[in-house]
Order: sequence, then structure tokens, then C-alpha cells
Amino acid sequence: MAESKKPIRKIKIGIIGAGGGGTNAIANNAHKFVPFDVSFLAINTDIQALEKQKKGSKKDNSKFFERKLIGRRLTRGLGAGSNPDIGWKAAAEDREWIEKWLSDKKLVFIATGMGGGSGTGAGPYIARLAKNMGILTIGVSTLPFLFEGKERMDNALTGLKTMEKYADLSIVINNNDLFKKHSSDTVEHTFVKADKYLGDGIITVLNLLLEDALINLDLADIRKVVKDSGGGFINIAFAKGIDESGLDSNKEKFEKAISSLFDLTFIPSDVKTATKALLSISGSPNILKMEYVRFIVNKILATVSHDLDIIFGVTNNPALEDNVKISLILTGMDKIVLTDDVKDIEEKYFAN
Ligand SMILES: Nc1nc2c(ncn2[C@@H]2O[C@H](COP(=O)(O)OP(=O)(O)OP(=O)(O)O)[C@@H](O)[C@H]2O)c(=O)[nH]1
Repeated sequence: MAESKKPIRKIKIGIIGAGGGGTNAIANNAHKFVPFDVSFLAINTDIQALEKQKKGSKKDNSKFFERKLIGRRLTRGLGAGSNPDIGWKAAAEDREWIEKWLSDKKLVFIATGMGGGSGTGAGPYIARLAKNMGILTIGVSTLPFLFEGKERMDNALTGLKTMEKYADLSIVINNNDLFKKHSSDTVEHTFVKADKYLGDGIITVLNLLLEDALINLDLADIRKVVKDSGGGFINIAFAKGIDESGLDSNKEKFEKAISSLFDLTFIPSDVKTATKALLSISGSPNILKMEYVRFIVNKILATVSHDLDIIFGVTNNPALEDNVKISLILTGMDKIVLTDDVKDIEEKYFAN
């Protein structure tokens, strides 16, 4: 394809928030996307929820949201009533409009809070359309909090599997991991944290794709890593208090950060089955030594697999001061596995 030789920085990127949660997550993070040339689209069957999102001005790309009510005939703007089938059909009703919006994009992210009707149905539907149009398609989805109940979790897991089927890469974030860390927070604050995590997930992918060290990659290279890669894993960790004195005195801090990269109760798959990885290491040029980078890469290879096909970039970022930021995306994993803490979910939701 002609466009595949374009540097990744020049390609048109679309970010779609599907349903109430997906749209909030994108809207609350819009300011972070300023350095990138992206178009935003908020999609929902619920006209009131859609109108709550500020439209912004077209001049200020970071705040401009195109808002699209889908399935007007089907739902009359009243929402999908937690029924993903309605979300799916609503998106199908507006297929032509969505295809037109997608037509100039080469890379698309679809952010969805899985568990309701609109996003859970429309998100994977749009992923299917986009992928069929040859667009590199990445789904970033959250799983609901357990306290939201069984119906939501059932919907969400079905939605997630559908997203995995249609998107080139499907990244999942489990809200329950956030709740574990911030259990004394109010529900509202926890959703704000979920928004942040989802937004950061997309930013991390973009940074990994666009950061200086990877700038010469073209879309074809990126395709190699994310295309048809099924389940994906993404996480960010910081090694704190790093100095330039050498590996021996900083090793423990790096080890702690790397182990926290894998410290999630719900990982979409066994990390050892991952076949490809994008890794980004950022830090202040005064402290980020080559031996630190080598140590981090080797430690990750030892944790995952020495056969891992790894693309990594190192970026100078003085603003990080004495922190080293490690962002990792693993892809190529093929099935969902649950770790001990959430075995009860497995029994409840994967029983048959
Ligand atoms: N990050 C984030 N997640 C949210 C928010 N609101 C809801 N969610 C999550 O997203 C899931 C789906 O909820 P919504 O996005 O509101 O549902 P919907 O897709 O709009 O579907 P309907 O309401 O049935 O039309 C919920 O179960 C929550 O886990 C939010 O403001 N931020």
C-alpha cells in the first residue's frame, strides 16, 4: 500500500470514544493529545450523554470532538439500555456515516468502557468496519468494576472477545485493579482514574509509535507488531530515585518497577505466550545510562520470553528528573487467562 511508506508521524489518526464511558475517557484526556495530529469522534446512542461533551472549536484540534448520535431510528436517542445488541445495530444503522469518517484515517483507536449497550456493541462493530477498510485498528477497553454486577461483566467479556476478534490489537484495562489500589476513593473518583488510565493507555501506544527513537518506522513496521495480534497487554511503570552512579546501586529500583509492570490481577493472556513487544524507556539524559537500558530489556526478555520480537526506543525526557519511565506493550497473546485474585470471575463468567 502506498501509504505504508509514510513515516508514522504523518499518518492520520482517529480516536473514537464509543458509549458513555469511552467518550468520557477520551474527553477527559483530550489535552494530552495536543502534540499529535488526531481527530476525535464521540459516538453514542444516548443524546443527552453526547451533548454533555463539550464540542470545542475546530481550530483547537485537541478539543474538537465530532459527536455522532448513532441508531436514531432504533433508540430515538435514548440509549441502548445495557443491551450490546442494540449498540451493534445502532452502529450498523449509521454504517455509511462511520465509514466516511474513517475513510481518511490510517490508524484508529477505539476506546470503550465495556459492560453497557452502546459502547460494547458499537465499539467492536466499528473495529470490524475499520479493519475491513485496511485501517490499523486498536481497541482499548475497560472491564467493569465487580460491584457493577454480573450482567455488566457478562456483557463486557462478550464485548471484549468480539473486540479481540475484529481489532488488530485489543488492549484491556481491568477497572478492578484500580479499585484495589484506590479502594477508599469514591466511585466517581475511581471512574476518573479509569478515564486517566484508558487515556494514558492510548497515549502510551502513540508515544511508542511516535517517539524519536522509533521515528523512522513506517506504518508497515508498526503493522508487523500490532496487526492481527489478538490480545494485548500494556502497562507503564516508573523506577524512582535513579541516579547516574551505576547499575549496582540502582538495580533494585529497576527490578521493582519491572515487577510492577506485571503486577495486575487481570492480564489478557499469559505473558509468556507473547510474541512481540514495543518497549519505550524514557529518562533524563543525565542519568539514563546504556547499562540501565540493557538491564531493563534483558529483565523483560527473561520475564516474558527470550524469543520475544522486541522493538524498543529510548527517549530523553529531562522533565522526568530522577524517574525512569518504562512503557511496555506485549502482543501476540491468544487467550484470556485470569490470575488467582479473580478466579471467582472465571468461575462465574467462564463456566460454560
Ligand atoms: N472510564 C470510565 N468508565 C466508565 C464511565 N462511566 C461508565 N464507565 C464504564 O463503562 C461501562 C459501560 O457504561 P457506559 O459506557 O455508560 O455504557 P454505554 O456503552 O454508554 O451503554 P448504554 O448506557 O447501555 O447505552 C460501565 O459498566 C463502567 O464500567 C466513565 O465516566 N469513565
